[in-house]
Amino acid sequence: MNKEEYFIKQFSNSKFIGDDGAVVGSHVYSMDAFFENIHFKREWFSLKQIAYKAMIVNISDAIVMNAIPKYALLSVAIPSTYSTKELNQLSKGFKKAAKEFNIEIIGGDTISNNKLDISITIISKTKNPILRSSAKKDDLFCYTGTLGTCKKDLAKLFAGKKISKKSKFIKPKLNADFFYESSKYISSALDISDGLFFELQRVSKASNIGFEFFKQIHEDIGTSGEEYEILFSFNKKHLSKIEKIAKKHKVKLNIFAKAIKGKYETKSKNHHF
Ligand SMILES: Nc1ncnc2c1ncn2[C@@H]1O[C@H](COP(=O)(O)OP(=O)(O)OP(=O)(O)O)[C@@H](O)[C@H]1O
Ligand SMILES: Cc1ncc(C[n+]2csc(CCOP(=O)(O)O)c2C)c(N)n1
Ligand SMILES: [Mg+2]
Repeated sequence: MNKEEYFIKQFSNSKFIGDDGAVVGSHVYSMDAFFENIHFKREWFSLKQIAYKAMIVNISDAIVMNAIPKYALLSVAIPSTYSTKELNQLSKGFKKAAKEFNIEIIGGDTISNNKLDISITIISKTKNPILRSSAKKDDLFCYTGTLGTCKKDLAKLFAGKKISKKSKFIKPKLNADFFYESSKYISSALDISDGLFFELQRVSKASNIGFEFFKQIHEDIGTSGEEYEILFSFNKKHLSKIEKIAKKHKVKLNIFAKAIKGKYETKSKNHHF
């Protein structure tokens, strides 16, 4: 058990812990941190891009729970050297994402620090939450979009090279409309923040299943983090309905495995501890 797992375990007497968000009645509560030098370097992004991505990675957790995000609480640590122009750029990024997803920013906290650190709580509503723990044996496993570019772009940034401002690493693309419409056919879901292999380990643990892979997945695909694509499972009888919805929303589906009895563990390390 790594230090992250050990620490989270100290709170695991709460039945709400263990998914992308906590389902309490018809509400989902989720929070994610977006910290300077952990999630971004200041020179890689504009302030507007930082605030926007901080919101999007949080909204992603609500979407994969099949919840509609409604409210956000923003906790922001800001260097005291920032000018009012910079503060405006930052607030513009938060507001852009909030407007796009019809979210109201209802509060938060602001402190001064030597770096820019953002934590966001999202409050969402759902009638039918989709959990990580509800994948069933024989379900098909699928991820949306293309994986790998975020890892490549992160390596470029670390090497001092520039990347396109359209890169998913700068501006993740969420598949909300596809997912909400398909949700009645989906048995489990989570977003790909730490890389496909690591997320598969999470579903394996939560749903008590293993995987039979249809083809080998290259390391560069399976270990690309911060993709914010959706990893989900479904009973194969729903395949054509899901494919039709994906086509309508121009979402690429990669069906790559079947759930079997067993357990999946990845050798690749996640970046946390
Ligand atoms: N400090 C903490 N206190 C209480 N619960 C925590 C804490 N950190 C994480 N958890 C809970 O542990 C579970 C796993 O958290 P984790 O951050 O791995 O989720 P995630 O959203 O899938 O990951 P990511 O941060 O990559 O998006 C969640 O239910 C989360 O709410
Ligand atoms: C400066 C810097 N160093 C490393 C990375 C890579 N990185 C950070 S967090 C994360 C996974 C998701 O985060 P979390 O699990 O916290 O939601 C990844 C792949 C980065 N983006 N910036
Ligand atoms: Mg998550």
